[in-house]
Amino acid sequence: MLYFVTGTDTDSGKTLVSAALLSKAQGHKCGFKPIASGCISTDVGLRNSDALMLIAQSNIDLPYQVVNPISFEPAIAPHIAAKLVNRTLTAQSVLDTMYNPAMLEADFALIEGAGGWRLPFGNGEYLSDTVKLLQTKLQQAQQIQNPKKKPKIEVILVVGMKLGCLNHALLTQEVILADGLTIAGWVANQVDAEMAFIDDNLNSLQQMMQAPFLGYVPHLTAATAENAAVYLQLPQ
Ligand SMILES: Nc1ncnc2c1ncn2[C@@H]1O[C@H](COP(=O)(O)OP(=O)(O)OP(=O)(O)O)[C@@H](O)[C@H]1O
Ligand SMILES: C[C@H](N)[C@H](N)CCCCCC(=O)O
Ligand SMILES: [Mg+2]
Repeated sequence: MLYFVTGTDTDSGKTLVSAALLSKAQGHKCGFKPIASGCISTDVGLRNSDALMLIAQSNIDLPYQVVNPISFEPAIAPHIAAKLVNRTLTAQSVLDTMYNPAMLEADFALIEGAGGWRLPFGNGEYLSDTVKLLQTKLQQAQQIQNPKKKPKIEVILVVGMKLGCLNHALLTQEVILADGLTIAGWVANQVDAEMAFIDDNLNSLQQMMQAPFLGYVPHLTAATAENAAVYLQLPQ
């Protein structure tokens, strides 16, 4: 199964939750970070900590460029970073660049987004359009190869628990569903250690979210994949 991991915002915990889910998954597994802004320059090219964290939890050996094909040094909105190096991002070009057969061959694969669901490409398109194109591509491939198989990409939504997240979670849920994607599950991830009335906020979300609840990750002293994994279940 292939999942696209989105969040209510940048810094909502997509990487932590993605790495944790990968650490729990059985069989052949891999994670992808197609677009990364906020990379360091190394002897072997740009490297991004999200991509490296996903690689650390993957057991399919993929070249770095396959995991993270689009990388920008500044930690800014990707379409703005792209413009600085005379590049453009479109829904189709991002799909073409990121698509790899390992996404389908793995027992468990996930693609971490960048920012939130409506990450703009600056041309009227969004990263969510790439996910829609990928869904269509998978459906078409399956109709040819095995008409009985179901569409294979679903979304996991990470809610970064902090004041304001209720609105962000509901808006994100609403638009993912309106875009025709299925939400395989959502995670409440406490990014704000001090969030007041966390239980009440969690209860409110549990009543309003329409997808399966995959778990509540408290604010961790050491935010590692293994520590977060304890609190999560894999989507069914
Ligand atoms: N439950 C948590 N407890 C403690 N720290 C956390 C928790 N969740 C996330 N963090 C920390 O918050 C920061 C942002 O988390 P993370 O990198 O997973 O967010 P993201 O949604 O992937 O961000 P981006 O949009 O940059 O990809 C990281 O430093 C991470 O270690
Ligand atoms: C640099 C940061 N950590 C992410 N990689 C990019 C977040 C882009 C957010 C764009 C936006 O919606 O305003
Ligand atoms: Mg991340």
